[in-house]
Amino acid sequence: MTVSVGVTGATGRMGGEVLAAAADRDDLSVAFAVSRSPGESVEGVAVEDAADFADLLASNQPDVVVDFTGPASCIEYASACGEAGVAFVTGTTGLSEGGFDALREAASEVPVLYASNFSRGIAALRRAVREAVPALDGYDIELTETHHNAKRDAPSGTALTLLDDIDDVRGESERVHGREGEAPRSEGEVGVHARRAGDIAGEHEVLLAGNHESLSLTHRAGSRGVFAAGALDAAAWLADRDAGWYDFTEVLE
Ligand SMILES: NC(=O)C1=CN([C@@H]2O[C@H](COP(=O)(O)OP(=O)(O)OC[C@H]3O[C@@H](n4cnc5c(N)ncnc54)[C@H](OP(=O)(O)O)[C@@H]3O)[C@@H](O)[C@H]2O)C=CC1
Ligand SMILES: O=C(O)C1=N[C@H](C(=O)O)C[C@H](O)C1
Repeated sequence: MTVSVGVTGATGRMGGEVLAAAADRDDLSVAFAVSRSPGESVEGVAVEDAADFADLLASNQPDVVVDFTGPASCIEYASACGEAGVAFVTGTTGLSEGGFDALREAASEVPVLYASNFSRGIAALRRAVREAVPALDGYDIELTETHHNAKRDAPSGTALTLLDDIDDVRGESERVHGREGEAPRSEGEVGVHARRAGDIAGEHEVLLAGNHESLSLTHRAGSRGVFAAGALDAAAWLADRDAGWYDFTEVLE
């Protein structure tokens, strides 16, 4: 069975990557692509007006929509998918608690899969962090993420996911964003550092140090293609699921 996919944010960096990756797969076809700036085609796919999204869902009836946009758009697209009965995969970061609530509301109607990072390497990094943190009890933890200079949200969605993983295995800790002034590091805090430079696709490092040693767990994305491929794997996996909230780790099982 070929899974048909609607793509939002088609004129954005990730939208273009998703369309390029979809063209290379024979298990998926692109039903339509939308942007708030329609008119041009991307990767040979005509880009339609995002204002017509609900009509496009009704007329094309895709199996799943893949979304990499901004928090407000993501919520609107998810709600429309919920109403139209279309599964929704999103990697959009920077969502507020209210934004996640809106996604969960859509998940009561259709399958919804959110991942702050669609690379397999980050899934492995998360497992490694969950093992290393309790194994190195009392060690200082510093998290650094580095991204291209056009990224809007900081810290990255992946950094927030890693921080939640650390809290899950170690208990809730104070997050200190950057550091300035004279106060020394306090025990148990987690330092969080966001760097923005050039066209870096995405790097995340969790550094654990203590007892005259340090352990650095680092992931570097070589290109955005790795995120697009993971999101399309998620779309193919999600298409025939029941309504509910799904995680990328389930796709990889
Ligand atoms: N989970 C993952 O693996 C990954 C997640 N991301 C996330 O995906 C999202 C998009 O990233 P990226 O493609 O680099 O971003 P871009 O700015 O290149 O593209 C985003 C697109 O989203 C739309 N959009 C919606 N709301 C806004 C807004 N408020 N400001 C600007 N654009 C908006 C625009 O398209 P339109 O004109 O159609 O509205 C825009 O082209 C981000 O949240 C990013 O963090 C990125 C890479 C991997
Ligand atoms: O905006 C990006 O580029 C990326 N965003 C995601 C995030 O916020 O974690 C994932 C990836 O690191 C690239």
